[in-house]
Amino acid sequence: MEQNVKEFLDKVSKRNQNEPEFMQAVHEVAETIIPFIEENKKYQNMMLLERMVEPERMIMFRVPWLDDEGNIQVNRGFRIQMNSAIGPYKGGLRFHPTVNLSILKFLAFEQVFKNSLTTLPMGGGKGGSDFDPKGKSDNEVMRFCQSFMTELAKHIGADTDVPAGDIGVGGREIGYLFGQYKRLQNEFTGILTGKGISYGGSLIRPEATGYGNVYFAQNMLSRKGEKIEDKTIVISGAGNVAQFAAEKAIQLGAKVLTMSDSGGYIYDEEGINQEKLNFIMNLKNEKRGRISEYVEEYPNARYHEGETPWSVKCNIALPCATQNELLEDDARKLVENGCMCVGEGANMPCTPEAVEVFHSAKILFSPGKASNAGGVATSGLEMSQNSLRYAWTSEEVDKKLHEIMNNIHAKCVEYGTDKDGYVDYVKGANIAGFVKVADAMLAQGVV
Ligand SMILES: NC(=O)C1=CN([C@@H]2O[C@H](COP(=O)(O)OP(=O)(O)OC[C@H]3O[C@@H](n4cnc5c(N)ncnc54)[C@H](O)[C@@H]3O)[C@@H](O)[C@H]2O)C=CC1
Ligand SMILES: O=C(O)CCC(=O)C(=O)O
Repeated sequence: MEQNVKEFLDKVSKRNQNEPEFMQAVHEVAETIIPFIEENKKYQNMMLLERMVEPERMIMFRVPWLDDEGNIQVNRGFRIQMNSAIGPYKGGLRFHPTVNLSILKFLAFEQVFKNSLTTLPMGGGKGGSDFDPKGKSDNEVMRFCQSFMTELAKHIGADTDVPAGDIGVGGREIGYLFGQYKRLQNEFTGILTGKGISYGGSLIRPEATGYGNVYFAQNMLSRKGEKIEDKTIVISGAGNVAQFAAEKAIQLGAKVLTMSDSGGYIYDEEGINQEKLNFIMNLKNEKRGRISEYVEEYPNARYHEGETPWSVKCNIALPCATQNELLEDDARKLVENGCMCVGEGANMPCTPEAVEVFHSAKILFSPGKASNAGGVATSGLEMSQNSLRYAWTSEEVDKKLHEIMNNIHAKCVEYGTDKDGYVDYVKGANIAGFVKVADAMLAQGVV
């Protein structure tokens, strides 16, 4: 590693001890951005990266709530307001027992670059709680959301900070959070995205992250003269991103072989078609069941308890569950099995060692900050529609989403093409994302 990258990382890690996920995200950015700054005088001596790794504001708060037995429960709430150089803070809320400062800071940091790549005016933020929605009744989730928003409402606003969903926060939670904000502030305004269509949501927002990931993969494949049609695809996760990545892949004629949850994965050799996917959507979104139940409905499929799907032979892999879910050995297995393209739907699902394997093998690899940016981009379009007091059709939103994903791909190629013609999408996404934020920071002085 270059000496100045090492010195920079040493300094950041001293100030952010016991934050491995945050340091992992910073490390990946520093390796590409520090050499870029060294080649570009206008970005030198302004402490840009040093300022970017320091959140503008971090809010932590107590979230007390009553469970169905009348017991008092206490969780911890967070909002990281990372960078507002190019717009109001924007990024999701995660409700999961593993949530801590390190995870939310890595997500907020990634969000700054991702939101910049969309070309829409959104800064970066992220938040959430260690609350576990699994096994909770609707009423418990509602009481938790109301308590969480009672504090969060003091820190957000349509022109200040606009949260949305992430793991464990879907349409149900956004509805409860929005209802409480409106009651507290007596104001009907676009303070959250991912809202229901009946109260200011955008068509295609639920689909956008998964669809966008597949659009990005199409772009990468088409540079190689390849198509997604007839390709075999391995997907991890069975939540929002995984479901709609699968749906778009099926619509485009690919064969989806796997989906998973934290218990294990299902492998359906015949392919998961739209009817089977509808079963999974109902299972996960309404019944809130486990992916293992798939094989009770479709007995030709197999359930692999406690395993991830990366040993299944495929042309394309779309990790859509969570961070660090695809390890070095998994990456080797994928490459050995002839996988030609890996598109991150989740945030940072591949470890740095796994990414290194993909880069060394020169296969197509896109980082989440580029290939899952369709979700936040469509949140940006929801904000635009809220400001306009207007709603675009599905076709209009999907067309804009498609254009944004094509444009992000083009930017990655512009900044990430190596001398031998291989596109390093990590480098491309980092530099393209950095330039816009850095220019705005330079214009705004030392703030
Ligand atoms: N929802 C969105 O619009 C966006 C989400 N993302 C990222 O996509 C990923 C998935 O998010 P969503 O689909 O929204 O969440 P979700 O809550 O709808 O689904 C999460 C899925 O991941 C699985 N999962 C969680 N922890 C796991 C573990 N330890 N091992 C295996 N599987 C696990 C869950 O079982 C579930 O299937 C996350 O990394 C999130 O940050 C990224 C961009 C936008
Ligand atoms: O739609 C949003 O604002 C946030 C989406 C998100 O959390 C992400 O891109 O990771």
